[in-house]
Amino acid sequence: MAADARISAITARIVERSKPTRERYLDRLRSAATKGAQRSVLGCANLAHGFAICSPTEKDALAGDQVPNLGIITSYNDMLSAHQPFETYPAIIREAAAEAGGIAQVAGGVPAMCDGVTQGQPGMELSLFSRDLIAMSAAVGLSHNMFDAAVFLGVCDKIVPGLVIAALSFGHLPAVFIPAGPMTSGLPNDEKSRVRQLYAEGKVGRAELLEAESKSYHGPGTCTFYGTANSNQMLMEIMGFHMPGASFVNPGTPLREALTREATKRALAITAMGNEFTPAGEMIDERSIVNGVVGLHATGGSTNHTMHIVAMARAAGIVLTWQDISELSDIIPLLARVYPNGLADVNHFHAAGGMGFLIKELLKKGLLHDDVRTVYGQGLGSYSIDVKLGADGNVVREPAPEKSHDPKVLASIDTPFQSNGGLKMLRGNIGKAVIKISAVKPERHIIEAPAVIFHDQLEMQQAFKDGKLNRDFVAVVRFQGPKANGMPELHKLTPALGVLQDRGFRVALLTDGRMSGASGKVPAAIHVTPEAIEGGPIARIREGDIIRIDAIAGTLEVLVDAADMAEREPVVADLSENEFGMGRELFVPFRHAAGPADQGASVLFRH
Ligand SMILES: O=C(O)[C@H](O)[C@@H](O)[C@H](O)[C@H](O)COP(=O)(O)O
Ligand code: SF4
Repeated sequence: MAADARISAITARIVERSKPTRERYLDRLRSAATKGAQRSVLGCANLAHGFAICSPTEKDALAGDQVPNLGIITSYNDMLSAHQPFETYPAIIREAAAEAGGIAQVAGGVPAMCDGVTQGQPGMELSLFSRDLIAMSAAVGLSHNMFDAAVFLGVCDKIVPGLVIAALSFGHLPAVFIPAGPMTSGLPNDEKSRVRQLYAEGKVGRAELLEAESKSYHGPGTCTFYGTANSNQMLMEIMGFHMPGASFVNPGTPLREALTREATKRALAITAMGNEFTPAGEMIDERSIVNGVVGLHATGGSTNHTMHIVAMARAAGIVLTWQDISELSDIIPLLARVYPNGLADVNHFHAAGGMGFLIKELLKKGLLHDDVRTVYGQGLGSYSIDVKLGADGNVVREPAPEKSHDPKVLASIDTPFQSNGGLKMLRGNIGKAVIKISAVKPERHIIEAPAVIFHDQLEMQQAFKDGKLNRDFVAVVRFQGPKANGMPELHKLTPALGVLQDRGFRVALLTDGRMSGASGKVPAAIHVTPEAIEGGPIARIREGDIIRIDAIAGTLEVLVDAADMAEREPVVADLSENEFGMGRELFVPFRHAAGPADQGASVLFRH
């Protein structure tokens, strides 16, 4: 089925806008691709170094140009529960590659930050920059040029976006993303948040809080809320970087391992040495990017992707704007209710029919481009499946269920949870911003209240503890943008704002910083651009100014006369505390080079 005319029109507009950069990108990609083995361009010494630790058989195979070599980029560490399972993947991948007559080598590792560990801590000020650092680190591994395809082992927030930027920068190579899967369900996310609010009110102590948190985050795998990490898995599947059905199978299960082995063999099958050559930079085009944005809206995905997907697209020469994202939001219905957009977790989503059902439903109405290339072959329709383990221990795919197994978690296209998508763009005399409406009750989609100004999230938390915030207000937390302090997530403000909202106050957050993909219930206009340190209007707002956030009209305003605003000098903040400590002194170049949030907040690209 052809895509809906409105979707096609937005895609055509992106194609037109991207022509100059996309054509240059494809020219470079095609000149980098080789007909035979990539390593054939290396000299003997280069090659000898490249396979020095291989077995004699592997050396013979690599010395000739007949056997494809697979580069593994891994983001394994023990800090991210989601990445810990990757410790054993290289051995599995090497074995599967050998079974397929290929070879696999770890090309390199990349850093991976757990935003849960650094949330509310100084380390969070490195988080956004780590995305581009991950892309650069993966490039170091792939620059050995020993490889005919690459597999990328990553799950969480900045890691998958960084790896996609790298995969597209090496777009002459096929790229397959191999996930580790979600943690099994523990303490429900809403119960965890309830205990946090009790702690914020001083009604329970650290022991009770730690017990609740530990029951929620309890083992290997991705945290089960629908934050940035699980939005990444959805994106990798709907954009065709995953094998169909790979996203939400738990780690340590036979099906998980079978999917890893299958992905390895598929990566070796789509190199330039076979007859299904699928270079990543040709596979991913404007339709794949639009499909990714559609998936974000249909599932209530993370606000962080209003930056990450813009940066990922740009890595392939594709210029995606917030206007594109906003217009798609008006077309795409919300089909999933996974925390913070509901009470379910990603295991429930998968059990209800998961990605296969979601893709089937969206394709039914032409709300996805079906005519796309994927690592699995041509057409997104082949992702409308349910994945199981066959009797022989291999992956079996059956058609996705006709009906959702849990309509309260995963709706059909005819009975969506809301007629528009989870993410909305805001514009007005404060600049541009993003708001996640899928997690906010309709009666709070418009907030008009006096500004209370903070230059640090700890200041707001202290004001709450001191009982100074029991009223209607908009917390203006500024100097949190990329150039100021690395644009940290301010998710630690959620419990206090949640308590005040539950007490009946009309509250909202306005910031040039970010929130977690797991942030929800409180209306938050985030990623305000231009940021305060650049003298944006947010730096001209004064205590008591009336702020109006209207997620229905898509407006963001300070209700002050334009002439008065123009006369105001933007305030300046003392950011000396943010320049040192926890490695922040090493990221000065990143703070200086970072672009605006609506262009991906990247040090690598601008529109
Ligand atoms: O964007 C995201 O999804 C978040 O960065 C997420 O990865 C982070 O870990 C949250 O902080 C977890 O939520 P809690 O902090 O509520 O545990
Ligand atoms: S989802 Fe967030 S908290 Fe969980 S492992 Fe990934 S980065 Fe850490």
